[in-house]
This record gives sequence, C-alpha cells and structure tokens, in this order.
Amino acid sequence: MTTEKYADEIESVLLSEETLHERIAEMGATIGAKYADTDQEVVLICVLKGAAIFVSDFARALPIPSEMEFMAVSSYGSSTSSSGVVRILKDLDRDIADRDVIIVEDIIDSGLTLSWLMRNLKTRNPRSLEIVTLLRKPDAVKADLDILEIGFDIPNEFVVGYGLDFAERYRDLPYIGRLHPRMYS
Ligand SMILES: O=P(O)(O)OC[C@H]1O[C@H](OP(=O)(O)OP(=O)(O)O)[C@H](O)[C@@H]1O
Ligand code: HPA
Ligand SMILES: [Mg+2]
Repeated sequence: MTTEKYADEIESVLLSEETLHERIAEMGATIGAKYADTDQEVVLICVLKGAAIFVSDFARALPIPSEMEFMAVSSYGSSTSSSGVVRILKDLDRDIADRDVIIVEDIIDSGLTLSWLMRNLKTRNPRSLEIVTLLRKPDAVKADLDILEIGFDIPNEFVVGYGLDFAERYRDLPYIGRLHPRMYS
C-alpha cells in the first residue's frame, strides 16, 4: 500500500477535493451568467504559480468561452508572510486594451499582490477588470479590493495544496490543507 504523499506534513484537511470541485462548478455557473451577454470572449489572467490549478478547473467550469493568459508575480518567496514588494516575473503576452478581463487568483491573504496588480492592469485600459479568487482570509486582508466572486473565506492560517505552496512544495496536493507548524517554524 502507498502512503498518501506529504501525509505527515499536513496537520489537517481544510477543503477536500470534492468540496473544491463542487464550489468551483458553482463559481463557473455564477460568473458565466454575469458575462452571458458580452460580445467578446473574456480573458482570464491566471496569476502564476498559485492559481495554475484553479484556473484550469475554473475555465472548464465556465459555460462561456474564455481565453487564458498568464502572468507571474511573486511577493512571498519562501516566507509565510507577504513582503509587500511585488515583482513581475513574467508579463502578459498580449494586449488587454478594451477586453473584459478577469484576474484569477488562488488566494487573497494581505491583498497586497492583487492591489498592486489591479493598479498595474488598469493602466493597460481593459474594458472591464474583475477579480475571482478561490480563497480569501478576511482577518488578514489589509487592502481594499472589490471582488466579483470568492470561493471560500478561510481562517488566518497558512494553507497549502491545490496550487498553493510553501517554498515550492505541496502545490500538487488535490485538496487544501493546514501545514503542520513544525514545517515552517
Ligand atoms: O494577498 P497576498 O498577501 O499578497 O498573498 C496572495 C499571493 O501570494 C501567493 O503568491 P506567491 O507570491 O507566493 O507566488 P506563487 O503564486 O508563485 O506561490 C498567492 O498565490 C497570491 O498570489
Ligand atoms: O496561506 C497561504 N499559503 C500559501 N501561499 C500563500 N500566499 C499567501 N497566503 C498563502
Ligand atoms: Mg507562494
């Protein structure tokens, strides 16, 4: 018998694979309805690396066609708190002027990454610019952000899995779990 990967490093499961998939199906339907009358395909901007897994499930849950673009920014490195200093590691390949754009994020923690990204993308003159995030930590958010859809509000604890990492590990877990504190203390 194989041991489940990372089993002794994860303290507990916060959101199971099934819970994630059910909610993402709902989010797809809700957002699809909001953009049902648009005359052009929406552009999903996946914020790498964390949102890579979420965007692939979310795009398939959307009942309307979408284009997928990728941008890589980093503010955490191998720490468990945001430095607030956001660096673009990979910019968009295409122009988003006059397009309906949805930023797809895995998590809003302090909100510093997204507040910086919103300011940056607004200067490129999209027709509309919205945020969809799988997770938000309401007790940690420092920035004032308008969010179109939130998958789950979660407690202010460091979580991993389903794209979220600690020092590049655990992105490949199919669920969201609490990392055992001994892994980072
Ligand atoms: O709301 P904030 O406090 O700014 O935190 C959220 C951001 O931090 C994480 O990215 P990270 O910088 O770790 O890069 P990664 O996606 O490559 O892991 C996460 O994917 C969000 O983009
Ligand atoms: O709780 C978190 N886990 C992993 N990455 C993160 N980036 C911001 N918050 C988190
Ligand atoms: Mg990270």
